[in-house]
This record gives sequence, C-alpha cells and structure tokens, in this order.
Amino acid sequence: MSRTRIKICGLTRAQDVRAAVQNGADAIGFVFYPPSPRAVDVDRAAELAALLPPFVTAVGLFVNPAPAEVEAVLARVPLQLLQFHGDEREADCARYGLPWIKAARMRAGVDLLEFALSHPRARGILVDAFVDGYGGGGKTFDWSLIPQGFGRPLVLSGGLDADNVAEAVRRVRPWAVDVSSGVESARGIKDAAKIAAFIAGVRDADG
Ligand SMILES: O=C(O)c1ccccc1NCC(=O)[C@H](O)[C@H](O)COP(=O)(O)O
Repeated sequence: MSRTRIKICGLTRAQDVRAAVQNGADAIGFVFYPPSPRAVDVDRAAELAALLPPFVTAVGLFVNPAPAEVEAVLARVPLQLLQFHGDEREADCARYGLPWIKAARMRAGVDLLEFALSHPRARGILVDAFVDGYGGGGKTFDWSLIPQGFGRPLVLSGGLDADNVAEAVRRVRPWAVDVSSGVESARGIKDAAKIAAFIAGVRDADG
C-alpha cells in the first residue's frame, strides 16, 4: 500500500515551513486570498517557497483570481500545483499549463456533493468541508458521503487533525490528506508539535 501524501496548508512563517518539511510533508500550501488570515503576498511566498527542498510541492491557493493575479504569482513563486476554491472554469485554469486541484464543495451535514468539473489537467479533486468561507474552516464532514470509484486521486480535507486523521485515512484511503486549522496554535500560525503528531497519525494509518 502506497503511503498517504500529506499537504500542510496556509503557511506564513519560515519556521513553520521548516517544521512541515522536516516532519515529512509532501506539499506546502500558500494562500493568495487576501481576506484569509493565512494569506501571504508574493514576496513572502517567494521567500517561503525558496525553503522547500526537492520533491516537496509548492501549491498556490486562489479564489476566483484575475488572470493577471495568478500570472504575477507564477512569475515570482515556483508553484508546481494550483488549487482553486472559487467557481473557476476550465478556460480560466487551462491558461497556466500547470496541474491543478479543483476544490470540490461538500456542505457538512447536508448530503450535497458538488464535485467540481473534472478538467483533464486536474491532477485530483480536493474534497473539503465547505461550511463557511472558502476553506480552512476546520470542519469535518461525513466521509461516507464521498462517492466510491471517484476515478481521480482524492485529496481529503476539512477539519482533519492528529486525533481523527488515522481514522480518516483508514476509512477513506485517500491519495492525500490536507490540513490547515488542525495543526495551528492560531490561524496562520502552525504548531510544530501538532504538525508532527498529525503526520505520525497518517503514518500510523498507513501501517
Ligand atoms: O485556509 C484558508 O484560509 C483558505 C482560504 C481561501 C481558500 C482556501 C483556503 N484553504 C483551503 C485548504 O486547502 C485548506 O487546507 C482546507 O480547506 C482544509 O482546511 P482545515 O479544515 O482548516 O484543515
């Protein structure tokens, strides 16, 4: 059984990037959505992305960005993956020639699954609890609502933490898990011990 990949999202500080990398994170998410307390500007993202060693993926998160906004980020930040949380359409995303993950929408508590368009270049679908805001809500949802045979790598997200991630991995067997709130001491401030415990929980479930 291949190991579950791990994305730590919403990093804003160098020490948090180092903690995530040293504990074995496979991807680091940078939020380019100014209303988020986890948002970084291009300069800070460039500094943080420069800390990433080979084989750790830099992911850029956007919500209905203007094309020029994404292009300005890509000109300075070596992102390998784009993650969109708005209602972007294929044409909006195809322009960048980068694989991207389209965040799917799942309203916790209501069995409404709006799986986003499966663009041929989409490298996966991030299924996330969409309770309030655009993500980073720290809310779980009923994992049994996720359809079987999704046909595309699934990134499980939404309210994960060190206490529930092993169960989530064992039940869903996603390609990857994605966490933000669950490894924080405050929004945008990651906690190295929580990162370590979260990653240990994933490894425990992987066996
Ligand atoms: O995290 C944010 O603040 C955010 C803002 C705007 C768009 C997306 C955002 N996060 C999306 C993520 O990929 C989060 O990691 C995901 O929603 C899980 O968040 P959490 O439930 O806090 O672990």
